Amino acid sequence: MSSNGAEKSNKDQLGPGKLEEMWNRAATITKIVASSVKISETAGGIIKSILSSGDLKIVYKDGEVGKRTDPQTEADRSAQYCIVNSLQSRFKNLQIIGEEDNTSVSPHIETGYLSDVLKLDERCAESLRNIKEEELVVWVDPLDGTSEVTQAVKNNNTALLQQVTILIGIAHKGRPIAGVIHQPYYKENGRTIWAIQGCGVHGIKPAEAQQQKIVVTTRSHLSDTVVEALTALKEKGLADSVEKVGGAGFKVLKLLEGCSAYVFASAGCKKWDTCAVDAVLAAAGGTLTDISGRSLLYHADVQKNNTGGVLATAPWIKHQDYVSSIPENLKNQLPEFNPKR
Ligand SMILES: Nc1ncnc2c1ncn2[C@@H]1O[C@H](COP(=O)(O)O)[C@@H](OP(=O)(O)O)[C@H]1O
Ligand SMILES: [Mg+2]
Repeated sequence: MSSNGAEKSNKDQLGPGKLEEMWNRAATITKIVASSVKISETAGGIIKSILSSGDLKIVYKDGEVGKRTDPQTEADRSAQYCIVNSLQSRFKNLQIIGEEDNTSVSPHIETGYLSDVLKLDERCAESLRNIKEEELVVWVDPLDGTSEVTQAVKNNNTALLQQVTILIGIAHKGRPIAGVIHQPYYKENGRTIWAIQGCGVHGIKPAEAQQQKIVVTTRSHLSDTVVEALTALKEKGLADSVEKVGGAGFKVLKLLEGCSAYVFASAGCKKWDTCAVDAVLAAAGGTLTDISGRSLLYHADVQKNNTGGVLATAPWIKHQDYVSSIPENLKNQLPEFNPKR
C-alpha cells in the first residue's frame, strides 16, 4: 500500500511546485518528522486491518510457557516493516532501532509526508537545522500496548484498543529531540501527536493544572516494586488515585490530558517505549526520567532496557516532588544504567 494520500491533499492545498520547494528547503529533522507522521498513520491502518482479521499470529519473545509477558503479533511485525523500510528508503543514512525483527508477510512502504510539519521548519533552531541524517538515532515501537491488543482480541474488549500507540522517537547525541505518537483507535479515525524541540506540541492541547492527582501505571507488568512506589506516593499525597493502563505512549497521552504522573518502578520498559514520548512530553513542558530523576539516554549503543524504571510528570507538576517521594531502597534496587560518556 503506497499511500500518497497526504501528498495528494498537500498538493491540492499548496500546489506541487510550492510543496516541493518547501520540502527542498526544509531541515533534515523537519523532513524526518513530516515523513514519520504520515508513516505512523499508515502503520496504524496496517494494525487496524490485521486486528480486524482476528488472526494475530502471536509469538512470545520471553519466558517459560505460562509466565510469558512479552508477546509479538503480526500487527507488530508488519507495522515495524512499514516504518523502518519507509524511513530507510527516504533517509538512507539514518540509524533506526526498532522493537521487532524487520520481517513481515505483507510489506508496505509509505512515501508521503505531512506538509503542516514543513510549515514549522523556520521555527526550528539553527542547531537543530544543522544536524545531519547520520547523527540521528530513530527509536521505533511499531505497536506499544501489545499485551492490551492480545487481550482486546481474546476477550472482545475493544475499549482496550485505544491504549495502542505507534511511537517514533528521534535522538541526537543521546537525547530525544523529536517524537511522533499515533493513536489509531482514538475516536473514529485516530490522531497523531508530534513535537520537535522548541517548536511546541501538535495534535493535542495539553491540559491545565488539576485538583486531583491521578497517577497512571502499568496494567500488565505490575510488580512489588511498582506497588511500593505507588504506596509511598499515596502516603505523601501525590497520588489521589491510580489508573492501570497499557503502553508507555498511552500513559504519556494521559499526562497531557490531566493525569499527574506515570510511575513504573520496574525494569522492563525499553528505549523504544520512551524515546518518542520523552520528546513530546518535554516539548509540552513535562519531564520524563528514571525513578531516581536521571535523564534517559538514547545513543545507538545504549542499553535497551530502562533499568532505572520510568517516572514522568505532567507540565504542571514539580517533577522533583515525585522523585523525592520514591523510597531510596527502590532507587537502589533500580540502579544507574547509563554508561559514563
Ligand atoms: N516486564 C516486562 N517485560 C516485557 N516488556 C515490558 C515489561 N515491563 C514493561 N514492558 C514494556 O514496556 C511497555 C509499557 O508497558 P506497560 O504497558 O506494562 O506499562 C510495553 O511495550 P510494548 O507493548 O510495546 O511491548 C511493555 O512490553
Ligand atoms: Mg512499547
